[in-house]
Amino acid sequence: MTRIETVRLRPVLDSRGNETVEADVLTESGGFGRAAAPSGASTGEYEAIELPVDEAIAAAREHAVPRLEGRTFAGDQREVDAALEAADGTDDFSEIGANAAVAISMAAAKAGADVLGAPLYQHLGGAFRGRNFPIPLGNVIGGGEHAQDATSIQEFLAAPVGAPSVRDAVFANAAVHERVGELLEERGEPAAKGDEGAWAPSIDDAEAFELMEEAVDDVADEFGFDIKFGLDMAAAERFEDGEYVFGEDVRSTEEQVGYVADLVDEYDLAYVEDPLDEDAYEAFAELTAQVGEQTLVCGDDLFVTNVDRLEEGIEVGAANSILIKPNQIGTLSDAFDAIELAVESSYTPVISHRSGETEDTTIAHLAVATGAPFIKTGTVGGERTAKLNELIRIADEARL
Ligand SMILES: C=C(OP(=O)(O)O)C(=O)O
Ligand SMILES: [Mg+2]
Repeated sequence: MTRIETVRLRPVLDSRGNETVEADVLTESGGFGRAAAPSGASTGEYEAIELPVDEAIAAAREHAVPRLEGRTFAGDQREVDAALEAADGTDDFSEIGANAAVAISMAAAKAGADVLGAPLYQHLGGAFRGRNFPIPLGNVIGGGEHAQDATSIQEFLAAPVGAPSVRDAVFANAAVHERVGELLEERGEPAAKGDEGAWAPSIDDAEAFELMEEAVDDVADEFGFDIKFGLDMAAAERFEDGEYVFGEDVRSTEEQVGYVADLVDEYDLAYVEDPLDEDAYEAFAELTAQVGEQTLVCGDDLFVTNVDRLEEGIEVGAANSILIKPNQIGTLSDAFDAIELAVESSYTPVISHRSGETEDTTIAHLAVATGAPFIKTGTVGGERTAKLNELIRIADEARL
């Protein structure tokens, strides 16, 4: 019996040291689920609204909890998420906060899985899931909104596309991270780490490309499989008065399309996220027409896990991939809908963490549950390895 008996909400710490919402969901039969909301720094303009934590908790207690306790079944995710939407009454969760909504949505899913005695990925994805694992894209050099005085491009991501197992991929990414650290030391470039655990050296983007190329080649030789790399350019953060401003380089839209297409060719990039502004559907489409056969052109701030925005993109051929962040849209059901529409439309879904994270592992299960080919969840740092190690455990347990 998965009828929800109690929903508890509390502020807890996230990896940046900020408050975030944690939810506990208990069912009448003793099922239990706990989840915490992540939080972005380079947030898209069209994301669902994250409220200050105390406001989100107060509003969710007043409006959402009474619709859930004693009335909703944790095993029926659509019903839980519909109750959250009805309690909120807006189209962007500005009443109860997407942070409260997503924490409750994920905690309910875990409580449902607990009652069934099934792993979360199986509750969400069904008995036939657990055979395909996502390739982790690992942030190893970063700057942008995630670190001061570092690269202009937000993320340089290792992409171990030839890895024979998720465990090999996870360890390869960690090795690339380590190798970049060694190369920085050899060059006398002291480097702290950014919000996601990537190295955040005070170097320009061109030098970061050199380091990535050398590091992935070295680690590919050592591990014996193909490792490429990719980028999150988070270009909406760099779009000022119609121009793209990356450090000293200022480019028109046309120049930015050409620059990114050249990067894809020169470095054989596996992945390019948000290469253009969050409203630039047509420029995205132009770039995808040029390089869409060679690489994944992924919309994060462009689509914000939102089916309506994805539909607009599909119509014009804006991309061939979508980043999926459940807190951008507020519920697991809406995230699932975006993934399903993406897959139907031959867009590759990439399940993603946020720069502010907790030890929550829901996204690892979401990736396995939906058979997503990629997950972006960092390389090192406890809140990142929580997801990576969970993937390794799922791969192990799925075969017992
Ligand atoms: C993970 C990202 O960063 P944030 O959570 O700050 O949006 C991203 O932009 O893809
Ligand atoms: Mg992004």
